[in-house]
Amino acid sequence: MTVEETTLKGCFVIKPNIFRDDRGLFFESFNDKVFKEETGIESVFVQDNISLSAKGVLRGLHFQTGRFAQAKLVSVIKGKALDVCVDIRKKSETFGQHFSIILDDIEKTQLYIPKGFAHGFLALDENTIFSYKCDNYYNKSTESGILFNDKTLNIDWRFPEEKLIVSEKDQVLPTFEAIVNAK
Ligand SMILES: Cc1cn([C@H]2C[C@H](O)[C@@H](COP(=O)(O)OP(=O)(O)O[C@H]3O[C@H](C)C(=O)[C@H](O)[C@H]3O)O2)c(=O)[nH]c1=O
Repeated sequence: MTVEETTLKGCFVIKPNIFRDDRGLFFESFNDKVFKEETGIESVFVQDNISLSAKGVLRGLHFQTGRFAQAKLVSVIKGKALDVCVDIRKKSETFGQHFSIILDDIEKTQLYIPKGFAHGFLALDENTIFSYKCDNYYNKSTESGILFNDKTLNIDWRFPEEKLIVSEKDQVLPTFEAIVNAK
């Protein structure tokens, strides 16, 4: 496994060792001991989520607030996705900056996103299966988010906006500015 911290402190790109043979392949999708050794993070994941998305589906940008904020370890089990996380930790030197990465079922790259980030992804293949571990439970009353095409964040989703499939809920998420002013 290789672990590399991104430009956003506490956010790590993790590349598992994949053992391939004539039967197929094997890899450890999560190993708490190695994770702690490599990232220094005492993870306590309590909930695993899986979503399946058609090509062009964009989910996000989402986050839970306050004591229900979630750190996530995200990966793609089948297909390909452009994954984006935004640093919304007000005291962070990289506040308002984002990191994007392609996650797919070939490299099986994972992204660890700490609490205090908004997260979203765009499915680049049909029936992309997205899987992630969370270190806090779902809490609907603390759900919030930022518009995927927020002008301040200016995220390049590398996909024609008219072809995106975005839920009604996500189409009316607040702007980054509204989130900043509300905090
Ligand atoms: C997130 C979540 C949702 N739900 C229920 C609530 C809705 O009835 C249904 C679909 O939820 P939603 O439309 O919020 O699903 P996504 O748009 O994939 O949301 C996720 O999208 C981005 C990428 C994230 O990082 C978040 O983890 C999460 O917000 O599942 C649950 O029961 N438990 C949960 O943990």
